[in-house]
Amino acid sequence: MTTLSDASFPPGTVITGKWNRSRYTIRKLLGRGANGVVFLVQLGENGKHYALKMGFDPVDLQSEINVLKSFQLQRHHEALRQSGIPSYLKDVDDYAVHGRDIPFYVMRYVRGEALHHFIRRQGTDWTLLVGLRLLQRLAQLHQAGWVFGDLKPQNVLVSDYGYVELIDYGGVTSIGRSVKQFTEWYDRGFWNAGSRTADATYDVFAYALLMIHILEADALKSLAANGLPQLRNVNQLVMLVEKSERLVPFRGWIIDALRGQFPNADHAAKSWKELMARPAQVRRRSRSNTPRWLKNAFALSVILLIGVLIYALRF
Ligand SMILES: Nc1ncnc2c1ncn2[C@@H]1O[C@H](COP(=O)(O)OP(=O)(O)OP(=O)(O)O)[C@@H](O)[C@H]1O
Repeated sequence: MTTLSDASFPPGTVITGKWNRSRYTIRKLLGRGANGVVFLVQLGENGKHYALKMGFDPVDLQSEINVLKSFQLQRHHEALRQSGIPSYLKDVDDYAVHGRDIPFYVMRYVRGEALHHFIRRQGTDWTLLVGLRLLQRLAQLHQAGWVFGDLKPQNVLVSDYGYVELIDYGGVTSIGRSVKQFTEWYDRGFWNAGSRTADATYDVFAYALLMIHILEADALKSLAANGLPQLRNVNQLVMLVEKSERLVPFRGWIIDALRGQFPNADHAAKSWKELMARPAQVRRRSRSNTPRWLKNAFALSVILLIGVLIYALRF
Protein backbone atom coordinates (compact mmCIF):
# COMPACT_ATOMS: atom_id res chain seq x y z
CA MET A 1 0.00 0.00 0.00
CA THR A 2 1.27 3.48 -0.83
CA THR A 3 1.93 5.76 2.11
CA LEU A 4 2.64 9.44 1.98
CA SER A 5 6.26 8.89 3.00
CA ASP A 6 7.01 6.64 0.04
CA ALA A 7 4.67 8.13 -2.58
CA SER A 8 6.42 10.45 -4.99
CA PHE A 9 4.83 13.56 -6.40
CA PRO A 10 6.96 14.93 -9.24
CA PRO A 11 6.27 18.44 -10.59
CA GLY A 12 3.27 18.32 -12.90
CA THR A 13 1.36 15.82 -10.77
CA VAL A 14 -2.28 16.89 -10.56
CA ILE A 15 -3.93 16.50 -7.17
CA THR A 16 -7.71 16.37 -7.47
CA GLY A 17 -9.70 16.70 -4.27
CA LYS A 18 -11.98 13.71 -3.71
CA TRP A 19 -14.85 15.80 -2.28
CA ASN A 20 -14.50 19.36 -3.54
CA ARG A 21 -13.06 18.31 -6.93
CA SER A 22 -10.59 21.22 -7.03
CA ARG A 23 -7.49 20.48 -9.09
CA TYR A 24 -3.99 21.52 -8.03
CA THR A 25 -0.86 21.08 -10.15
CA ILE A 26 2.31 20.45 -8.15
CA ARG A 27 5.12 22.84 -9.13
CA LYS A 28 7.77 21.94 -6.54
CA LEU A 29 8.41 20.60 -3.06
CA LEU A 30 8.52 23.43 -0.52
CA GLY A 31 9.46 21.43 2.53
CA ARG A 32 9.09 18.25 4.51
CA GLY A 33 8.57 18.25 8.27
CA ALA A 34 7.65 15.82 11.02
CA ASN A 35 3.94 16.13 10.25
CA GLY A 36 3.79 16.26 6.50
CA VAL A 37 4.96 17.37 3.09
CA VAL A 38 4.29 20.82 1.65
CA PHE A 39 4.18 21.53 -2.09
CA LEU A 40 3.94 24.71 -4.11
CA VAL A 41 0.87 24.17 -6.31
CA GLN A 42 -1.16 26.09 -8.86
CA LEU A 43 -4.91 26.00 -8.95
CA GLY A 44 -5.75 24.14 -12.16
CA GLU A 45 -3.01 24.54 -14.76
CA ASN A 46 -2.04 28.19 -14.50
CA GLY A 47 -4.05 29.56 -11.62
CA LYS A 48 -3.01 31.20 -8.40
CA HIS A 49 -0.15 29.75 -6.36
CA TYR A 50 -0.87 28.05 -3.04
CA ALA A 51 0.94 25.82 -0.58
CA LEU A 52 -0.60 22.34 -0.24
CA LYS A 53 0.19 20.25 2.84
CA MET A 54 -0.34 16.49 2.95
CA GLY A 55 -0.23 14.98 6.42
CA PHE A 56 1.54 11.82 7.56
CA ASP A 57 -1.02 11.46 10.33
CA PRO A 58 -4.64 12.45 9.61
CA VAL A 59 -5.26 13.24 13.29
CA ASP A 60 -2.36 15.71 13.51
CA LEU A 61 -3.34 17.31 10.22
CA GLN A 62 -6.94 17.60 11.38
CA SER A 63 -5.88 19.42 14.54
CA GLU A 64 -3.95 21.98 12.42
CA ILE A 65 -7.01 22.39 10.22
CA ASN A 66 -9.21 22.88 13.29
CA VAL A 67 -6.98 25.70 14.51
CA LEU A 68 -7.04 27.38 11.10
CA LYS A 69 -10.83 27.04 10.96
CA SER A 70 -11.13 28.62 14.42
CA PHE A 71 -9.14 31.57 13.09
CA GLN A 72 -11.63 31.90 10.25
CA LEU A 73 -14.51 31.95 12.72
CA GLN A 74 -12.67 34.73 14.55
CA ARG A 75 -12.21 36.70 11.34
CA HIS A 76 -13.92 39.70 12.92
CA HIS A 77 -11.09 39.91 15.46
CA GLU A 78 -9.09 43.02 14.59
CA ALA A 79 -5.68 41.57 15.54
CA LEU A 80 -6.25 38.41 13.48
CA ARG A 81 -7.59 40.39 10.54
CA GLN A 82 -4.44 42.49 10.51
CA SER A 83 -2.30 39.36 10.60
CA GLY A 84 -4.05 37.97 7.51
CA ILE A 85 -4.51 34.60 9.21
CA PRO A 86 -8.27 34.20 8.60
CA SER A 87 -7.64 34.07 4.85
CA TYR A 88 -4.88 31.50 5.27
CA LEU A 89 -6.91 28.31 4.75
CA LYS A 90 -8.26 27.81 1.23
CA ASP A 91 -9.39 24.19 0.93
CA VAL A 92 -9.47 20.92 2.88
CA ASP A 93 -9.85 17.58 1.09
CA ASP A 94 -8.55 14.06 0.50
CA TYR A 95 -6.45 12.84 -2.39
CA ALA A 96 -7.39 9.33 -3.47
CA VAL A 97 -4.33 7.51 -4.78
CA HIS A 98 -3.65 3.77 -5.12
CA GLY A 99 -6.76 2.90 -3.11
CA ARG A 100 -5.86 5.17 -0.21
CA ASP A 101 -7.03 8.61 0.88
CA ILE A 102 -4.29 11.09 1.75
CA PRO A 103 -5.69 14.08 3.65
CA PHE A 104 -4.46 17.53 2.60
CA TYR A 105 -5.19 21.18 3.04
CA VAL A 106 -4.41 24.15 0.86
CA MET A 107 -3.19 27.45 2.32
CA ARG A 108 -1.83 30.80 1.27
CA TYR A 109 1.64 30.49 -0.24
CA VAL A 110 4.04 32.55 1.82
CA ARG A 111 7.05 33.83 -0.12
CA GLY A 112 10.20 34.13 1.89
CA GLU A 113 13.00 32.24 3.52
CA ALA A 114 13.37 30.83 7.02
CA LEU A 115 14.44 33.40 9.61
CA HIS A 116 17.93 31.99 10.27
CA HIS A 117 18.73 31.82 6.53
CA PHE A 118 17.51 35.37 6.03
CA ILE A 119 19.68 36.75 8.88
CA ARG A 120 22.68 34.74 7.68
CA ARG A 121 22.30 36.14 4.15
CA GLN A 122 21.36 39.73 4.97
CA GLY A 123 23.41 40.29 8.13
CA THR A 124 22.56 40.69 11.80
CA ASP A 125 21.61 44.35 11.27
CA TRP A 126 18.24 42.96 10.28
CA THR A 127 17.69 41.21 13.60
CA LEU A 128 16.13 44.28 15.21
CA LEU A 129 13.57 45.01 12.50
CA VAL A 130 12.66 41.42 11.74
CA GLY A 131 12.55 40.63 15.46
CA LEU A 132 10.13 43.48 16.06
CA ARG A 133 7.84 42.30 13.28
CA LEU A 134 7.89 38.78 14.64
CA LEU A 135 6.96 39.99 18.12
CA GLN A 136 4.12 42.00 16.59
CA ARG A 137 2.84 38.88 14.80
CA LEU A 138 2.93 36.97 18.09
CA ALA A 139 1.16 39.86 19.83
CA GLN A 140 -1.69 39.64 17.28
CA LEU A 141 -2.16 35.97 18.13
CA HIS A 142 -2.03 36.63 21.88
CA GLN A 143 -4.64 39.38 21.58
CA ALA A 144 -6.96 36.89 19.88
CA GLY A 145 -6.47 34.35 22.70
CA TRP A 146 -3.90 32.03 21.11
CA VAL A 147 -0.30 31.03 21.75
CA PHE A 148 1.84 30.01 18.76
CA GLY A 149 3.60 27.23 20.69
CA ASP A 150 6.09 25.79 18.22
CA LEU A 151 8.16 28.89 17.56
CA LYS A 152 11.40 28.07 15.73
CA PRO A 153 13.33 29.67 12.86
CA GLN A 154 11.85 27.26 10.27
CA ASN A 155 8.34 28.43 11.16
CA VAL A 156 9.12 32.09 10.54
CA LEU A 157 9.36 33.12 6.89
CA VAL A 158 10.88 36.48 6.04
CA SER A 159 10.47 38.19 2.67
CA ASP A 160 13.03 40.46 1.03
CA TYR A 161 11.89 43.62 2.78
CA GLY A 162 11.94 41.96 6.18
CA TYR A 163 8.21 41.20 6.31
CA VAL A 164 7.50 38.33 8.63
CA GLU A 165 4.88 35.57 8.37
CA LEU A 166 4.33 32.64 10.67
CA ILE A 167 3.73 29.26 9.08
CA ASP A 168 2.87 25.84 10.54
CA TYR A 169 -0.01 26.36 12.92
CA GLY A 170 0.32 22.81 14.27
CA GLY A 171 1.48 24.06 17.69
CA VAL A 172 -1.08 26.83 18.10
CA THR A 173 -2.92 26.42 21.40
CA SER A 174 -5.62 28.46 23.03
CA ILE A 175 -4.42 30.31 26.11
CA GLY A 176 -4.71 28.21 29.26
CA ARG A 177 -4.43 24.79 27.60
CA SER A 178 -1.34 22.61 27.34
CA VAL A 179 1.05 23.33 24.47
CA LYS A 180 0.84 20.19 22.36
CA GLN A 181 3.60 20.68 19.81
CA PHE A 182 6.95 22.25 20.57
CA THR A 183 10.63 21.91 19.72
CA GLU A 184 13.03 21.18 22.60
CA TRP A 185 15.49 24.06 22.30
CA TYR A 186 12.78 26.71 22.41
CA ASP A 187 10.57 25.00 24.98
CA ARG A 188 10.30 26.48 28.47
CA GLY A 189 9.71 23.00 29.92
CA PHE A 190 12.94 21.66 28.38
CA TRP A 191 14.91 24.33 30.29
CA ASN A 192 12.95 23.76 33.54
CA ALA A 193 11.97 27.40 33.27
CA GLY A 194 8.23 27.00 33.68
CA SER A 195 5.23 24.95 32.65
CA ARG A 196 3.95 23.99 29.21
CA THR A 197 0.67 25.73 29.85
CA ALA A 198 -0.03 28.05 26.95
CA ASP A 199 0.41 31.61 28.10
CA ALA A 200 1.90 34.54 26.26
CA THR A 201 5.18 34.30 28.20
CA TYR A 202 5.67 30.81 26.71
CA ASP A 203 6.05 32.35 23.23
CA VAL A 204 8.23 35.20 24.50
CA PHE A 205 10.56 32.66 26.13
CA ALA A 206 10.73 30.71 22.84
CA TYR A 207 11.46 33.97 21.01
CA ALA A 208 14.40 34.66 23.37
CA LEU A 209 15.78 31.16 22.64
CA LEU A 210 15.29 31.75 18.95
CA MET A 211 17.44 34.90 19.17
CA ILE A 212 20.11 33.01 21.13
CA HIS A 213 20.00 30.27 18.48
CA ILE A 214 20.42 32.72 15.61
CA LEU A 215 23.33 34.60 17.15
CA GLU A 216 25.01 31.95 19.35
CA ALA A 217 24.06 28.60 17.81
CA ASP A 218 27.15 26.66 18.91
CA ALA A 219 27.02 27.75 22.54
CA LEU A 220 23.30 26.92 22.72
CA LYS A 221 23.87 23.55 21.08
CA SER A 222 26.52 22.52 23.58
CA LEU A 223 24.48 23.78 26.53
CA ALA A 224 21.42 21.81 25.39
CA ALA A 225 23.49 18.67 24.80
CA ASN A 226 25.54 18.65 28.02
CA GLY A 227 24.50 17.99 31.57
CA LEU A 228 21.57 16.19 33.13
CA PRO A 229 18.12 17.24 31.93
CA GLN A 230 16.94 17.90 35.49
CA LEU A 231 19.84 20.31 36.02
CA ARG A 232 19.04 22.52 33.04
CA ASN A 233 17.89 25.94 34.17
CA VAL A 234 17.44 29.56 33.22
CA ASN A 235 20.63 30.65 35.00
CA GLN A 236 22.68 28.60 32.53
CA LEU A 237 21.03 30.46 29.68
CA VAL A 238 21.54 33.81 31.42
CA MET A 239 25.26 33.01 31.81
CA LEU A 240 25.48 32.15 28.11
CA VAL A 241 23.86 35.48 27.23
CA GLU A 242 26.13 37.42 29.60
CA LYS A 243 29.26 35.85 28.12
CA SER A 244 28.25 36.45 24.50
CA GLU A 245 29.70 39.40 22.60
CA ARG A 246 27.18 39.06 19.81
CA LEU A 247 24.24 39.22 22.19
CA VAL A 248 25.42 42.41 23.92
CA PRO A 249 22.83 44.66 22.21
CA PHE A 250 20.01 42.32 23.25
CA ARG A 251 21.41 41.22 26.60
CA GLY A 252 19.04 42.95 29.03
CA TRP A 253 16.00 42.24 26.88
CA ILE A 254 16.76 38.53 26.47
CA ILE A 255 17.43 38.05 30.18
CA ASP A 256 14.09 39.70 31.01
CA ALA A 257 12.33 37.43 28.49
CA LEU A 258 14.02 34.32 29.91
CA ARG A 259 12.92 35.29 33.38
CA GLY A 260 9.31 35.82 32.22
CA GLN A 261 9.34 39.57 32.85
CA PHE A 262 7.22 40.44 29.81
CA PRO A 263 3.56 39.50 30.36
CA ASN A 264 2.93 39.20 26.61
CA ALA A 265 4.47 39.84 23.20
CA ASP A 266 2.99 43.33 23.03
CA HIS A 267 4.99 44.45 26.10
CA ALA A 268 7.99 42.57 24.78
CA ALA A 269 7.68 44.37 21.41
CA LYS A 270 7.52 47.80 23.07
CA SER A 271 10.67 47.06 25.03
CA TRP A 272 12.34 45.64 21.87
CA LYS A 273 11.59 48.92 20.09
CA GLU A 274 13.69 50.72 22.68
CA LEU A 275 16.65 48.61 21.57
CA MET A 276 16.21 50.07 18.12
CA ALA A 277 17.28 53.46 19.45
CA ARG A 278 20.86 52.11 19.63
CA PRO A 279 21.32 50.12 16.42
CA ALA A 280 24.96 51.12 15.90
CA GLN A 281 26.18 48.49 18.37
CA VAL A 282 24.43 45.79 16.38
CA ARG A 283 25.71 47.11 13.10
CA ARG A 284 29.31 47.00 14.34
CA ARG A 285 28.92 43.29 15.03
CA SER A 286 27.09 42.38 11.87
CA ARG A 287 28.50 40.86 8.77
CA SER A 288 28.98 43.28 5.94
CA ASN A 289 26.32 43.26 3.23
CA THR A 290 28.60 44.64 0.54
CA PRO A 291 28.67 42.22 -2.38
CA ARG A 292 32.05 40.58 -3.03
CA TRP A 293 32.19 41.84 -6.66
CA LEU A 294 31.87 45.42 -5.38
CA LYS A 295 34.69 44.92 -2.87
CA ASN A 296 36.89 43.37 -5.59
CA ALA A 297 36.09 46.20 -8.01
CA PHE A 298 36.97 48.73 -5.31
CA ALA A 299 40.28 46.98 -4.52
CA LEU A 300 41.13 46.86 -8.23
CA SER A 301 40.41 50.56 -8.71
CA VAL A 302 42.62 51.44 -5.70
CA ILE A 303 45.47 49.39 -7.19
CA LEU A 304 44.99 51.07 -10.58
CA LEU A 305 44.93 54.50 -8.97
CA ILE A 306 48.18 53.81 -7.10
CA GLY A 307 49.71 52.55 -10.35
CA VAL A 308 48.65 55.70 -12.21
CA LEU A 309 50.01 57.93 -9.42
CA ILE A 310 53.39 56.13 -9.39
CA TYR A 311 53.53 56.40 -13.20
CA ALA A 312 52.64 60.13 -13.09
CA LEU A 313 55.22 60.90 -10.38
CA ARG A 314 57.99 59.14 -12.31
CA PHE A 315 57.51 61.25 -15.45
N1 LIG B 1 2.24 28.45 3.60
C1 LIG B 1 3.49 28.14 3.24
N2 LIG B 1 4.12 28.86 2.30
C2 LIG B 1 5.39 28.56 1.92
N3 LIG B 1 6.11 27.54 2.41
C3 LIG B 1 5.55 26.77 3.35
C4 LIG B 1 4.21 27.02 3.82
N4 LIG B 1 3.92 26.10 4.75
C5 LIG B 1 5.00 25.31 4.87
N5 LIG B 1 5.98 25.68 4.04
C6 LIG B 1 7.32 25.06 3.87
O1 LIG B 1 7.21 23.67 4.16
C7 LIG B 1 8.04 23.31 5.29
C8 LIG B 1 7.35 22.26 6.14
O2 LIG B 1 6.09 22.74 6.54
P1 LIG B 1 5.52 22.58 8.02
O3 LIG B 1 6.46 23.30 8.97
O4 LIG B 1 4.11 23.00 8.02
O5 LIG B 1 5.62 21.01 8.21
P2 LIG B 1 5.67 20.20 9.55
O6 LIG B 1 5.65 18.76 9.17
O7 LIG B 1 4.59 20.69 10.47
O8 LIG B 1 7.10 20.63 10.10
P3 LIG B 1 7.72 20.49 11.53
O9 LIG B 1 8.42 19.18 11.56
O10 LIG B 1 8.67 21.66 11.53
O11 LIG B 1 6.62 20.65 12.51
C9 LIG B 1 8.30 24.63 6.01
O12 LIG B 1 9.52 24.62 6.73
C10 LIG B 1 8.33 25.63 4.85
O13 LIG B 1 9.59 25.63 4.23
